[in-house]
Amino acid sequence: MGTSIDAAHTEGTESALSVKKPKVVFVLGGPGSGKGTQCANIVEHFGYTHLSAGDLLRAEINSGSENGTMIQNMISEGVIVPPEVTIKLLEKAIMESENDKFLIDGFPRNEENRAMFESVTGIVPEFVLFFDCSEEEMERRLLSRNQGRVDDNIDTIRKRFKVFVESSLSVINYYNSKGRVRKIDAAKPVAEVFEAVKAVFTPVDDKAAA
Ligand SMILES: Nc1ncnc2c1ncn2[C@@H]1O[C@H](COP(=O)(O)OP(=O)(O)OP(=O)(O)O)[C@@H](O)[C@H]1O
Ligand SMILES: Nc1ccn([C@@H]2O[C@H](COP(=O)(O)O)[C@@H](O)[C@H]2O)c(=O)n1
Ligand SMILES: [Mg+2]
Repeated sequence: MGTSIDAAHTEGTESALSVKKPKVVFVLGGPGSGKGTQCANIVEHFGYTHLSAGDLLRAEINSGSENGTMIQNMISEGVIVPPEVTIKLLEKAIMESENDKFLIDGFPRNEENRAMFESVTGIVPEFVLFFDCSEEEMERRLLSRNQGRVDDNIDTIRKRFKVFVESSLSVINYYNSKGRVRKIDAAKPVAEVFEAVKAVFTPVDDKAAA
């Protein structure tokens, strides 16, 4: 019996993730809203493992994978890679980790991502951290990020904003209707945003004792 996602699709068997049952928080927000920056702080303070779907896809390109050229072209155009590719990378990263709690950053990016992840893994996120920020501020941040990303140019940034509005917001709305979204004002300075993030991650009991 296979336990990989490929096997789960073809044989109708359980994904390895549905056996491990990790605790998952989805971290969503527009391009440049500060997801990666805040995830680094959360890892340091709350012991999660950070998995950025975008970083996993970029690592897949650099690994010389047969999907590399397709992923590279899609990232350069700011469009969303087929869900089976991204989910397989997430599954592998989670299974290779000894941790049991994960921040999944930049996923699910559309309804297809969300539905396939839930049906294959059976995992429902604890909650969705949503970084809310204006396009004007996000554009300013991305144009000065200077990390050499092929998609940090004005043409692709505008395409990414369009994809976010047309495909990703519906995922946030879906989880909001289930009472699972924790919305953060991400337009503030990094330290202030993290204060709001901390309040979300600090257990209710700890807040009462503080
Ligand atoms: N609150 C903030 N105020 C000002 N600059 C910020 C803030 N948060 C992050 N930045 C800067 O903005 C840029 C984008 O941040 P980051 O990479 O964390 O965003 P992201 O949401 O992960 O973007 P992407 O979706 O493109 O991966 C970085 O250069 C980061 O240093
Ligand atoms: N679920 C996802 C996540 C990302 N992508 C592609 O990667 C690009 C960069 O993502 P970041 O989160 O690092 O900004 C994104 O624009 C997509 O092309 C994806 O396809 N699916
Ligand atoms: Mg990022």
